[in-house]
Amino acid sequence: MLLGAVADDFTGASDLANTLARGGMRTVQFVGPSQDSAPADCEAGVVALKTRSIEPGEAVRQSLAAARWLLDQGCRQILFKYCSTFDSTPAGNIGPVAEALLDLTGAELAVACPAFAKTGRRLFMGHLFVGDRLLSESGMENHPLTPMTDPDIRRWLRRQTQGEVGLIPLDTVRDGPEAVAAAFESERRAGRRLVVADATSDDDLLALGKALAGHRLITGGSGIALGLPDNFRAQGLLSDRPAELPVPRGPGAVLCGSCSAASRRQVEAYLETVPGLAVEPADLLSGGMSALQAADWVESREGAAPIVYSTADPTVVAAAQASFGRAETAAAVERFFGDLARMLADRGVRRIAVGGGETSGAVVEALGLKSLAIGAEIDPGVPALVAERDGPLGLALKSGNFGGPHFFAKALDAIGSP
Ligand SMILES: Nc1ncnc2c1ncn2[C@@H]1O[C@H](COP(=O)(O)OP(=O)(O)OP(=O)(O)O)[C@@H](O)[C@H]1O
Ligand SMILES: O=C(O)[C@@H](O)C(=O)CO
Repeated sequence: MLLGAVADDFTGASDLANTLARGGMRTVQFVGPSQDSAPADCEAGVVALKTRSIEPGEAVRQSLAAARWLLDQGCRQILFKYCSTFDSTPAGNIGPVAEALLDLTGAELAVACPAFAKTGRRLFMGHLFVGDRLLSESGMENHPLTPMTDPDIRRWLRRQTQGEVGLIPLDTVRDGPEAVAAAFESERRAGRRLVVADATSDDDLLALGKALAGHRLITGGSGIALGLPDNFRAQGLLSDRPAELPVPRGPGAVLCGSCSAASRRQVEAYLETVPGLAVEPADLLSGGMSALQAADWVESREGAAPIVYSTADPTVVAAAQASFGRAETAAAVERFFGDLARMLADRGVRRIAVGGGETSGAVVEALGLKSLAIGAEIDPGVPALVAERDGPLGLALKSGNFGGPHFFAKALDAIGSP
């Protein structure tokens, strides 16, 4: 293994795995920190954790365990993947995990770049935009777990770190990889160990990627990985042989626990032609709705690839959180989707499209999957995935805000056939 990544959620892991696989690296998404040895032909390994919204000390512990395993597999470079909308709270977990990984890898400095131009996440003068809005006006300020209320990534990250945070502005990035390398060097001399780098286009990300060739640690969204495969290719280290994957065949279902604006539109579009079951946290907590009831409902909709969703508007989410607590509500919803996915797979569902990073983590963990092979790209940032669970099981793990309006129908087609 040449490149090892630690991802703070499951959809983020498959987003990064998608970029690396498209770049020609033989990539495997691993589930959780402790694994046996990786397959010999794996060139990039992405360990999917569910550390985005947990207590910072535990996030650090799990991230270090994953990074140690990756280093044991021979990785020359570690990438800490977080969200392109920098999902975190003033307490973490991006800063604490990045600083712990700096110490582990012995790196003197690491870039911090959430930009992902293809999905509209652009960084200018350290400020993050989603489309034409600042992060803090993009809808992310209403996120159920990590409301992003400050678009200045330097300031937000500094609240989470021990050390100062630097900046490589866009002008320097546009001056090319040598100028970027010189800027990193001057930040290093100034003692800044985490350096936010601007990028508004794939060309910027490629220039940054080239400048990062010798870095032990990189942190960012999947965009920062765009240029990394070429660094290994230039050293003659890639086999450039694409993997062949089995095709999952069988019934499908959609599970959506994401409440993002994009997911709300996608759920609405899917419901135009397919039956749906809306679940509410209050019913899950009171026992009025259970995973077993939902599994029976899905099974009774034969052949329809129905959708089960908790997706709701921000006001509805806020009301549920006010009544039952933010963590308690999320835990109930995630447990429900995990249990439901396991029951559906046990009953023969072979294609599952999931909306939301935390929801995807709950689903993949409940299914007991150990690793996921990376297939074709469905929409930017979302690949088709194939796991082994009594035969091939097709999955799509969609980040909250990714995908076009008809993502779910497209995903079920891409991850196998009925
Ligand atoms: N109706 C609801 N009320 C309150 N909380 C909900 C509701 N539906 C889902 N949730 C919780 O909100 C969180 C949504 O997070 P999730 O990561 O799944 O989606 P997302 O944040 O849109 O996606 P991503 O992290 O990929 O951007 C989950 O913890 C989920 O359990
Ligand atoms: O970077 C992104 O936006 C996604 O891969 C993600 O992490 C959302 O959960």
